[in-house]
Parts: sequence; C-alpha cells; structure tokens
Amino acid sequence: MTAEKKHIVLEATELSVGYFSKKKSFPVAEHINFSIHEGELIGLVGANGVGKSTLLRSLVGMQPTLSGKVEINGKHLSAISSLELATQLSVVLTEVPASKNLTVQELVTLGRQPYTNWMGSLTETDKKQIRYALKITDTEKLAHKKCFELSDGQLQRVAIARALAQDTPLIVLDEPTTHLDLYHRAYILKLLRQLTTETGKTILFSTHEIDLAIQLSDTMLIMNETSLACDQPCKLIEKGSFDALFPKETIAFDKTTGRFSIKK
Ligand SMILES: Nc1ncnc2c1ncn2[C@@H]1O[C@H](COP(=O)(O)OP(=O)(O)OP(=O)(O)O)[C@@H](O)[C@H]1O
Repeated sequence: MTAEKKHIVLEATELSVGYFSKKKSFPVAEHINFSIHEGELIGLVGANGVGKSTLLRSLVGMQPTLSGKVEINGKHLSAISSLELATQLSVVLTEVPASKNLTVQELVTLGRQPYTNWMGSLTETDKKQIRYALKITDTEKLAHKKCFELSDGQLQRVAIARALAQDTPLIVLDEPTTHLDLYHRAYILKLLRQLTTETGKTILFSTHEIDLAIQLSDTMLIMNETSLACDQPCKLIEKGSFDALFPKETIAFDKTTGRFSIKK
C-alpha cells in the first residue's frame, strides 16, 4: 500500500537568501530545497548566525529572496496578495511589536484584521477566536494591561496569541521560546504540537531548544553553513545530521538519547 501523500503547504526550490548592499548581493544560505506538509510541526535549528531568521523572513515575504522560488499552497509567493497571504499565514518574529502602547486585548484583536470589515467591527466569530487565543496562550489575565507593562516572556506569549487570533492554516514563528521560563517554554512547544495534531495547522518554528524540538517535531530542518537537511528527527539522527551542528570538541550529540552534552 502506498503512503498517503500529504498536501505540500510550503515549498522552497533552489532558494538563495541573504542581503543586498550597494547593488551587490550577500548570500547567507544557498541551494535551499525542502517542502513542508499539512498538519506538521517543523523545527528549524542551526547555530547562531547561520541564517534561520533570514530564511524565515524570506519564506514569509518579509524580505526579498536573492534567487529561487518559494511557493505557498502551490502558488508563487510573489503572486499572492498581502490580504490573501494574511488569511493563509501568520508570523511571530523576534522583533518587539511597534504598537507597545496598545493593550494586550487590542494587540490580539489586530490578528482579526484580515477578516473584519472596513469599520473593523468584530463579529461573534472574531470575538470567539480572540477569547480562544488569549485563553490557550495563558494571557487572559493580561488582557487589559498595556504591552509596554509586560515582561519579555509575557509579550512573547501575547505575540503568539495575536497569531492564533489570525487563525491561519500556516504559522511561522522565529524563536517562540526566547525569554520564556522552563514552564512556559514547555507549555508553548506543547501548545504548538497540540495545534498541529488537533486543528491540522502547519507550524514552522526556529529554536535553540534542539532536544525539545527533536522530541516534538514531525520534521526538522537542520541548517548549517553549507547545507540544509530536512527529514524526520529520527532519520536525521540516524544520518548523523546533528553531529555537524556544533564543534565536536565542545559539544557532542548522543544518538541514543537524542541529546547534546558538553564535553568535559
Ligand atoms: N539586516 C541585515 N543586513 C545584513 N546582514 C544581516 C542582516 N541581518 C542579519 N544579517 C547577517 O545574516 C547572517 C544570518 O543572520 P540570522 O539572524 O538570519 O541568523 P540566525 O541563524 O537567525 O541567528 P541566531 O540564532 O543568532 O538568531 C548573519 O551573519 C548576520 O550578521
């Protein structure tokens, strides 16, 4: 029997990402090829400065690609209007929201923008989705606080709530567990896992929590200076793909436990 072919939500083909300066391009990562499937939790890992944020921003159209192709649900990214994109894709980046003067309730409500009419009035569905987003991210009690009054960790959860209010089939998060304490780190990663299994959302997130990502992700992307590997965590472990992430003399990957340990 052939395995059921899952719908490809996002595909990168011969993608090159990086920066332009004085009309010259400075690639950060090249020849990137991978596809991610509906209902999967995908963890992107790699050392500091390897290009994870650059890649994520390029995949969601927040910075121009240098060459190659990004397709979302089979459609070239550049052919998708910003309104259409906002109903398909929500993004949580590491940058602090510009609108810190808003209350948490107001910021999360902004997530409903793609669906509200020109007056911005909320339907029962909008209100229900906002309540759900606040509840599931454990931010209900903060709803009436101004964003500038929040700790970094609280703000991080509010940013995730805004993305959940947007209720898109694809969510992309850049380091969603930064600033979070151990409990909220596990809580958020478990929540992302739960959202993929219970609601069929596809969630791509970058993280330095490699051990947790190995345990929770369906697929992992391992980015290093010369290549990007994409596969199930167990297959990547078998292939030794985690070994090349960090200098061996300092930190080693144990295939049997799926964890890194410091070499003494
Ligand atoms: N705006 C920019 N202009 C030029 N180069 C940049 C810019 N932003 C980042 N870079 C460079 O691109 C490379 C990749 O940076 P990026 O932030 O994507 O890495 P990262 O893997 O997300 O790192 P970290 O794990 O530390 O967050 C780095 O060498 C960085 O200096």
